[in-house]
Amino acid sequence: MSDLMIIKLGGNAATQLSPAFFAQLAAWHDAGNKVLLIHGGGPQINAWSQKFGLTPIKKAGIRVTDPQTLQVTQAVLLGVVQPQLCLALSQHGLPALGLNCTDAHLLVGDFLDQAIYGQVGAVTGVNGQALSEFLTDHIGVLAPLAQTEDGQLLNVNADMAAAAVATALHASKLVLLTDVPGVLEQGNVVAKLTPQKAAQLIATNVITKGMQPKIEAAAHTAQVVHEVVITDALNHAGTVVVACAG
Ligand SMILES: Nc1ncnc2c1ncn2[C@@H]1O[C@H](COP(=O)(O)OP(=O)(O)O)[C@@H](O)[C@H]1O
Ligand SMILES: CC(=O)N[C@@H](CCC(=O)OP(=O)(O)O)C(=O)O
Repeated sequence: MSDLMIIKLGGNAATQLSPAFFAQLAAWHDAGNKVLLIHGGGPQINAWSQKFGLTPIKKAGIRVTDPQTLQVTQAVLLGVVQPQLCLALSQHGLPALGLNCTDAHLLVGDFLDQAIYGQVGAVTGVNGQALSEFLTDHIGVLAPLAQTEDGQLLNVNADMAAAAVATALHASKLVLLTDVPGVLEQGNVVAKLTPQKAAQLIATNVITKGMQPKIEAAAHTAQVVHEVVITDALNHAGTVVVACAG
């Protein structure tokens, strides 16, 4: 889908969207592009887990998801974060459509490493035809969950979900919208991140926590998607992630 724009909204970013954000979505949509938002919700899942007496555990930026945590994750993503986003789009006159993996088997997945992470998956299949139809008239708002071939629900890191969809559907653009202006090195935004630079920044612990799966997902996607950007606003340059040094 050469006209597909995918914006991944981190849980923090999703709560602080500017008028310029909605104006840009409207401009893309009005120009005939397909626009898909894939939302996170990590901070919200943390907060609700704690309300239920569960201690959030993450390994390399990925949530360890036992059956109780999966229930909270599902409830928060589909019952809190997604409707808030859809309402915000509606308030700005945009035709939002909330989506999850069980709609037309949009996202199929497999366990990442059940012994380490529990009910966590990686996306192995995307129903591009159904998604394309959904996005003809709507701006999709998709949760980072997948279902296994035999119908088990999996929690998916939202950066990895967005990267998988962008790669599978050959999106023209993937923006990872987060709470920092890009990949930071000594307080400065790294304008262009090559795989070599990323490896160096990970090895020296400059890139840590949630930025680590984000970079890995972005670098993988950059092999297929022309424009992969990490930023805090659609009108900020941020960090452009490229597949090779050239
Ligand atoms: N080198 C880095 N540059 C910028 N942010 C970094 C870096 N290393 C770690 N981080 C952390 O990564 C966070 C963004 O990742 P994450 O919390 O997963 O965001 P999101 O919820 O948007 O996916 C930043 O807020 C910051 O704390
Ligand atoms: C497996 C896994 O880590 N899933 C993530 C899904 C949400 C997410 O990625 O949200 P952010 O983009 O706000 O971090 C989680 O449970 O937090």
